[in-house]
Amino acid sequence: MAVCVVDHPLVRHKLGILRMASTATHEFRTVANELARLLIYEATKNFRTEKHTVRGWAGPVAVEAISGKKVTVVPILRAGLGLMDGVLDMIPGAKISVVGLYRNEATLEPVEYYVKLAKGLEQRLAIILDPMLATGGTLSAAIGLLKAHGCRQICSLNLVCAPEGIARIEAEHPDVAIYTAAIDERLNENGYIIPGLGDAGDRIFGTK
Ligand SMILES: O=P(O)(O)OC[C@H]1O[C@H](OP(=O)(O)OP(=O)(O)O)[C@H](O)[C@@H]1O
Ligand SMILES: O=c1cc[nH]c(=O)[nH]1
Ligand SMILES: [Mg+2]
Repeated sequence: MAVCVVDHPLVRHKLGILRMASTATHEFRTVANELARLLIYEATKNFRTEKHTVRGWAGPVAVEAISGKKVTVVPILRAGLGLMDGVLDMIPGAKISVVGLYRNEATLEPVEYYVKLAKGLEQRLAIILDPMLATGGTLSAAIGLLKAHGCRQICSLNLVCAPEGIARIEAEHPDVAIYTAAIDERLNENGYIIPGLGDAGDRIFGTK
């Protein structure tokens, strides 16, 4: 499985802002979307382009256009919505597939509560969005759901990952690439990433 830690000064700087406990909701939202733009830039690096000629201001000019890539972005409710606008800024034509999963606080198991997927998943690259990959239970469940609906190309954008979550996805879904800003130290006894960001959903939605 490919895990890509997007190592760039802008990524490290913006992640530092999210890590600060004093960062307020509106700034957290803004910076999370900025990071999503930087991660999607890397995640789309291997998209193929086709050359063609257009009429430019000084006559015909050779240009390139992305060739026939069908994409669905898959925000995992709630926190994944906090990355969606940034990704759609870069891929405005993407269809949106919404997956509602929350993690049971006692068992840490994912609980599904809403699913609405784009049509034609067999032909689409699915880009899953969730700021946090902790135990990996939620991401594994989302990938399993997409595969059960015929999706064969899947990657995941996660701002922060725990080594435990990466190991789980590696074992259960080795075909899925992960693009992240950081792999942190560990999970604590409540399944939160250390140092992490805290509860990303609460920080994005202001529900702390
Ligand atoms: O890797 P895991 O151990 O499964 O944990 C990660 C999940 O937990 C958080 O969601 P949460 O359950 O807090 O839901 P929310 O987005 O509604 O806050 C986070 O956004 C992930 O979806
Ligand atoms: O650290 C964590 C783990 C799961 N969910 C979060 O929002 N943060
Ligand atoms: Mg949450």
